Amino acid sequence: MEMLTVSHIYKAFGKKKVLSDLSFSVPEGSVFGFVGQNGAGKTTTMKTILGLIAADSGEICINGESVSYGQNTTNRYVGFLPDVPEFYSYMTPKEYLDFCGEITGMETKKIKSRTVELLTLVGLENENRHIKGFSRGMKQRLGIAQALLNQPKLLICDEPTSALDPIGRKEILDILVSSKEQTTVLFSTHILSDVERICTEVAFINDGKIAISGTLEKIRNMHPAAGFEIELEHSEDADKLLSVFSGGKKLTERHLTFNESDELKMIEVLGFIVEQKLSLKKVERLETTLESLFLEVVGE
Ligand SMILES: Nc1ncnc2c1ncn2[C@@H]1O[C@H](COP(=O)(O)OP(=O)(O)OP(=O)(O)O)[C@@H](O)[C@H]1O
Repeated sequence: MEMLTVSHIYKAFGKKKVLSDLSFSVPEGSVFGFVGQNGAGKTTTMKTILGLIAADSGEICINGESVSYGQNTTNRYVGFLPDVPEFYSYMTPKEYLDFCGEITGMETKKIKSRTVELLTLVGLENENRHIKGFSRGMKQRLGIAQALLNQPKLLICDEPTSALDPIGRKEILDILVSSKEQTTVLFSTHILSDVERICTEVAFINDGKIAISGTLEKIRNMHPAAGFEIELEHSEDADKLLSVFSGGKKLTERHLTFNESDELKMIEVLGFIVEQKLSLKKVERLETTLESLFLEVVGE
């Protein structure tokens, strides 16, 4: 079942068209990476899903219910972490989650148990300082705990790792993977290695619409191996290979790359190396990375 479907959304701000026939769907239980360059329309899409921005046309459904602008009924299924979450900084994490539980009408017993469970999930269970002393990463972690408090079916995070160092990023990614046990996860990002690390599904937004989407496996299979690299001991041998085989390029004097996905070509080149007794240092098949695909999509 689809937890979220975004169908043919158009949105312009004045004359600026931001979303143009945007469609994608997020299956229940997935960790979905919504990828796009700065200004591609990721935040606009998320705010439209939350009913905070009115689409010009199109439809969005969360858990089978239609989202309408200004009405927040579908948000009972959603937990949201904005790119820069705001907190009452004089509170401790526990006080903050208790407060959030109270204002959303949760039972006291439930607040207690969820607070313990979630602070443990995000590694803040022993943190009794006020939020004002927190690092960005700690604030993001607390933001995820707050977003999960009401047991949402869908957790939406807007660029949760963008401003963090590698350790902070890893912590957030680990938490998102753990959250998968209790909710479907949709997060926006422009960091492709984060997507490769944890996502089961991905969609690339470009020019206001989805350029590629699907499971990581499907996307990789659509774009198989991208070629191979060969490193030789001697630069004359590299020149010899280039003069015999077309499609090669020099990376350095002794290091060549062939942008061929045809495996026979690699075997032919290796056969030639053996036959001519050239000294081979290294050979490596190049896989299509999300980064190379993304650059292809955005025309770089
Ligand atoms: N309220 C608004 N009025 C006018 N233009 C807007 C408004 N909100 C967003 N935009 C424009 O829409 C485009 C998409 O913005 P959006 O914030 O959705 O992109 P994004 O993909 O989230 O980018 P970033 O990664 O930089 O946050 C940008 O050109 C932005 O300037």
